[in-house]
Amino acid sequence: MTGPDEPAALHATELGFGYRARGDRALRDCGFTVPRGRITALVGRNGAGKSTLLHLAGGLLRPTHGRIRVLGTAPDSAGARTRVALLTQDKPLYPRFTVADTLRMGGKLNASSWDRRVAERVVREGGIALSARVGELSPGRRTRVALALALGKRPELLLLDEPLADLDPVVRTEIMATLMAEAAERELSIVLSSHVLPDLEQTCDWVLLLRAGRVELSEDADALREGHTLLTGHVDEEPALREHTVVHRRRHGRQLTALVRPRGPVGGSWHVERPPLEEILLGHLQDGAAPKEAAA
Ligand SMILES: Nc1ncnc2c1ncn2[C@@H]1O[C@H](COP(=O)(O)OP(=O)(O)OP(=O)(O)O)[C@@H](O)[C@H]1O
Repeated sequence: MTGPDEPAALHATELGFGYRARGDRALRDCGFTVPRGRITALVGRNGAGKSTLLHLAGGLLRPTHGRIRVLGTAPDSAGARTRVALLTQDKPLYPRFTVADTLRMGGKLNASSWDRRVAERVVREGGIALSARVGELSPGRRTRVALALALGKRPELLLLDEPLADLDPVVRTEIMATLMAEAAERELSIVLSSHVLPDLEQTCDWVLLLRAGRVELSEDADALREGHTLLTGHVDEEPALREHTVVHRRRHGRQLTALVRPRGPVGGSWHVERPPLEEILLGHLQDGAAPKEAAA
């Protein structure tokens, strides 16, 4: 885990970014710290700014406001380039290369840190032949090859932009297990954006939640679980909720279910449950107005 003086995996202050084509900003006033050694779930609705944030952390974009540091250094510094790996959604791979050619290229591009055994193991665990041509692999298998390239670089920080989106549930589980094993073996920090909330429940121990370009949560996952309560009761009990922070509420007839952050003991005759992380994230994502694009 992170020592008190060790630089954070990610640290942002007043971070903002606007694409030229857009009048408003994709990210604004983002201030957060993600400690090292964590597996972080980066969540948010479509268009919330997750990819933009990962591209800034990976040095592919530069902030238009504020700043972001990765492992204590600027994302476009030479140090960050060797210590940070970013796997983007488009997973740029040469379709005509074989898997072996692709890994050889990874070795040449990352000569100082390349670990061929790790890269080949990740490929082999997916049942992919080194002689297979990348362009002929299924999208899920291409994802695995891209992940092998990223892990073979032996990064200290791995940034993954929706790596699981095109994978079947079995492969998703396998890839998460590979990531967890790598993270446990050598203090790898991972930031993983995903819409598949159940996958995050068992794997992630930090949550970074974006809403419409702003950071709504940057918190330890267990602290989030302990800090939220799911209440079910009669709608007449609703006034008692005023003393607490209600993240989300829904009614079924006369029954009210509310996800709350209690500010003290919860009075009344509520049925009280400790919600799973998935429910907490869903509550925060549902709360408030829909993102602009969804509303449009
Ligand atoms: N290249 C671009 N040019 C202009 N606007 C862009 C560009 N890429 C993203 N945006 C806009 O920036 C905002 C944030 O987009 P981003 O892709 O970072 O969100 P996201 O949370 O990753 O979304 P999703 O879950 O759909 O992948 C959106 O409003 C999007 O339309």
